Amino acid sequence: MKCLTSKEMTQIDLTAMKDYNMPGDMLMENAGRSIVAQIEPDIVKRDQIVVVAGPGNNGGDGFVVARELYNRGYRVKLIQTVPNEKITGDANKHFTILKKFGVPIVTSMSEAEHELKSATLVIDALFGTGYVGPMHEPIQSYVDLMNQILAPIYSIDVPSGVSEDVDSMTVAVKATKTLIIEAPKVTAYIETTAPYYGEKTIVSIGLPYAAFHSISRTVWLAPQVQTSLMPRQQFGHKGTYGHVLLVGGNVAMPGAVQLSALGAVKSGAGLVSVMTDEATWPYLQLPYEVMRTSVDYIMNKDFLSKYQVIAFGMGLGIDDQKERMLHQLLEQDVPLLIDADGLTLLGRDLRRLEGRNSPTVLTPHPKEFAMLSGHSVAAIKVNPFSVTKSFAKKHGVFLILKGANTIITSPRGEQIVNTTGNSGLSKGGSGDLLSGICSVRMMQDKPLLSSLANGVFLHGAACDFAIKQAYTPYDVTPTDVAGMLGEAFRTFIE
Ligand SMILES: NC(=O)C1=CN([C@@H]2O[C@H](COP(=O)(O)OP(=O)(O)OC[C@H]3O[C@@H](n4cnc5c(N)ncnc54)[C@H](OP(=O)(O)O)[C@@H]3O)[C@@H](O)[C@H]2O)[C@@H](O)CC1
Ligand SMILES: [K+]
Repeated sequence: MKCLTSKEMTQIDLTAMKDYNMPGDMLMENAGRSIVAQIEPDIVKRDQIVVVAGPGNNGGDGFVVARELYNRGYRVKLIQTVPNEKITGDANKHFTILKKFGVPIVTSMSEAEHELKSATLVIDALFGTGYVGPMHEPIQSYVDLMNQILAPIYSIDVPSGVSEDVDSMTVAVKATKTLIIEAPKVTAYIETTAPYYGEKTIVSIGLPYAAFHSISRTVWLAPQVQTSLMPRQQFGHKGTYGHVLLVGGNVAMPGAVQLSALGAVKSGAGLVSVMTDEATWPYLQLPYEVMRTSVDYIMNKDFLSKYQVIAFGMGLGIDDQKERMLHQLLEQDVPLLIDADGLTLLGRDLRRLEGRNSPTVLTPHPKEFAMLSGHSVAAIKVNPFSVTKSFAKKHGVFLILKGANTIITSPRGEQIVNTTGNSGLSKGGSGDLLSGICSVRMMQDKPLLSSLANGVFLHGAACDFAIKQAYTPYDVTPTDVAGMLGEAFRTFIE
């Protein structure tokens, strides 16, 4: 499933109309009918349904919904928020039909307030992808009224008032559920706008799939993992699945590399090795399956060439010697994942990324990405897709920006957004576990972008299983999440 900006969605609507001869009023009819099909299981005939319609095509979808529900015998009222002359084009065609059907229309604010207060379901069809902030009166008052009532609100396509240009956002509808047309918009995954959506449901209106091909932003779901996860092979051996080296840990933070090792062991690695300094070994309790390697080998290029992936930085600590280790690894022709303290060391001189022959994967959380990119954390949170894309392209890296909806970006700017996981992952150690999981998937799944997305998906899915089966977001630990990786993998083999 693709994920789009409003501009891209508008372009696809235009392509459908121009290149595929799909009339706009037909698409609107399809949208309205698909939405009614989603709403109908949630309503009964005595419900009082109020549709709040704006001036554009989103309002047009609302006209179809109001007419269709009315025609099926439901009690429906339409709140018209703009004068007749503002309703034009396809929306006006459906407005005319709606009036012929005799759907009751409310135009005054006082009546609208009364209707909204007695509604049992409100359909928000004020604005969709064509909204540009800020919001003005009287529309703002309608939104304020909607946000005060207790009845559920179902928004059509986008909660009205939500915009990619977060700085221009004033008020927006807080939806109970959003019935997203055809494909989710980026605002559904951005921290500042996602909470307005409530529950998300996709409704198809028959737009041609081929029109979405040029969109290089994908929502990663189980079918994508299913097709890209390397199958276990009957005649495979440990060499088939790769040998990963995890470089990290120090006396103060030995647990980080332990969790990475646990993640790697539980994610299908052929062999897992850990490299740390002498002083740290006594504090490590590694899984039995993990091999130990001395930091002295970091200078030995031939020795390092036996690893298919090296992950660097989890609980490593920061000093000049560690920085030299990073520089040595950056010169090694091996896929390299850099996390945590490794990112801080890399941030001292990003030019070190230049000229690498093998892929480099960076796994920052927003604060680490702020340090690397020079953007503020706030700017990253409102614009995560564009800031990560330009950074990944500029530095030729794969980037995993960790968050509630982790975004994975390739050096070419292709992007994947993850939807698994829950607040139980917002804990120290979750990132270390993820590094271990991703390093292993990097050795097995193709292409590399998909392998990283699979790692992120499985990490989140394991925590979702943990919450469903035994734990809560309060008590679940990264170790518990590792224990649930089997449940996540099982989804793809049964
Ligand atoms: N064929 C299609 O394209 C299909 C589209 N579909 C549906 O259409 C939606 C997109 O429709 P859209 O492009 O008409 O935009 P929409 O969100 O209704 O708003 C635009 C209107 O709002 C106005 N307006 C904007 N900002 C404002 C503000 N701050 N304050 C006040 N007014 C403001 C703006 O006025 P203008 O700026 O033009 O004067 C214009 O009148 C999409 O989300 C989906 O639901 C489906 O039916 C499938 C087929
Ligand atoms: K809407």
